[in-house]
Amino acid sequence: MSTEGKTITCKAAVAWEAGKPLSIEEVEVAPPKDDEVRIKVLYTGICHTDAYTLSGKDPEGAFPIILGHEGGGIVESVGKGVDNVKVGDHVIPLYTAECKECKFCKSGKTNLCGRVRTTQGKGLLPDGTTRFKCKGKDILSFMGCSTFSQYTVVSKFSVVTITDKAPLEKACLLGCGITTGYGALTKTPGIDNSTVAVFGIGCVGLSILQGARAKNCSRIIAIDTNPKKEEWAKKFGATDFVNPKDLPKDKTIVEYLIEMTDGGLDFTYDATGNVDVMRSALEACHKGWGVSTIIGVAPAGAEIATRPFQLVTGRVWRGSAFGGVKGRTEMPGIVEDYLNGTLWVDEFVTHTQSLEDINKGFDDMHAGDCIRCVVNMGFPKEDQKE
Ligand SMILES: NC(=O)C1=CN([C@@H]2O[C@H](COP(=O)(O)OP(=O)(O)OC[C@H]3O[C@@H](n4cnc5c(N)ncnc54)[C@H](OP(=O)(O)O)[C@@H]3O)[C@@H](O)[C@H]2O)C=CC1
Ligand SMILES: N[C@@H](CCC(=O)N[C@@H](CSC=O)C(=O)NCC(=O)O)C(=O)O
Ligand SMILES: [Zn+2]
Ligand SMILES: [Zn+2]
Repeated sequence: MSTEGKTITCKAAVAWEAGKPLSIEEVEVAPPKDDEVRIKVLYTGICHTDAYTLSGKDPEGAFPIILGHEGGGIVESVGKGVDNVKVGDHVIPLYTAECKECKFCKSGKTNLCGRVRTTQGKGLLPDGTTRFKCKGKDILSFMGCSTFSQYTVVSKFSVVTITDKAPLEKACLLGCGITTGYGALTKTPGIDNSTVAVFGIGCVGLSILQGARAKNCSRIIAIDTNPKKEEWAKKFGATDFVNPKDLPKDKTIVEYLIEMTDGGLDFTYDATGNVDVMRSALEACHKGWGVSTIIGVAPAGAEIATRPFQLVTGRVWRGSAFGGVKGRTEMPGIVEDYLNGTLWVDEFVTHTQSLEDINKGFDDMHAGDCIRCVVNMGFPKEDQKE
């Protein structure tokens, strides 16, 4: 029986308040309005940004909310005015929207889109309302995606169709961490054959490493305080691994890296979210030309600092969201890279959980041996269609 135009009651993991476990609830998901798409979410990754917002450290974090932004699913129905996806399409929701019409999208200078970001940051769809209700209360939407619900409604600008050849239980991870790291490296101008250092070897850091390998970077140094990450880093293309905890007492990580590389790195990337690490990443850059990119998300109130002299002497500090990738235009190509073996994705799934056990997925993430946990949203294989 078609659910088109009707409210769907389904299961979702609701974050009622900061710092508390998610609660599995029956939620009502209203049908998509004009320019909106309702998606049956089959799988979702858990990203560190979900944990960050749940912790209460996100200045934009508001509750109650349905978190999740690394999902894969199938279009169940569309509102009027939607012509970029259709019922039955396999899709990835995009927390970095792409309307193709706004000043940002037309600038050719950024992947950030101005169309939905203001309402998105308030937990709302572009018309200023939410499609979720639970126990009579409105529940907010997260990053325009809310993939911790079996059904979600997103703006038509926040979704891209991908080939159904890509298994969604893996391809869901392209919705954030892998694309973020791979894009941030491969879209860096002048990166080919350069020296690179990556701070923080999680899902994002490993994806930066595999981008560096694809771009034939001449030296790829991975830095992490967790010794278990050495094996992972080498597998994904690192030529060297440095654990800052193992340095001689009189050496800082910056001094060590500068010595190792005869003056510093051409490019460095922070994938930790720690502002002290961000400073080290900048200062480990080569005088005159080194470029450091901040990817990690820092908690509310945290600020970066360095001596202005570091910039006066030619180092550049920049940042990157969703790897600089324009989701609707570029995601199909990234999925091609995955399917032809250039971009590793399957290797990232170290843990899986059911929706009922999603809180265990958050525990997995903090355990140190987890790259990504994928949550099965609970639809049997025969129901994995619209
Ligand atoms: N800008 C963007 O578009 C995006 C940003 N992010 C952000 O990127 C960051 C990385 O995400 P993800 O890869 O999922 O996170 P992970 O936690 O999996 O990876 C971070 C790694 O950094 C390590 N680490 C922590 N402190 C240090 C330190 N002082 N020096 C070196 N390594 C350190 C951690 O070790 P340990 O586990 O032992 O703490 C961990 O291995 C997060 O802040 C996330 O919010 C994510 C996606 C998109
Ligand atoms: N809400 C936070 C900022 C969070 C943030 O920086 N998000 C990243 C993506 S993290 C994904 O896992 C991002 O893309 N930022 C750009 C954006 O437009 O949100 C805060 O208010 O500090
Ligand atoms: Zn994320
Ligand atoms: Zn736009």
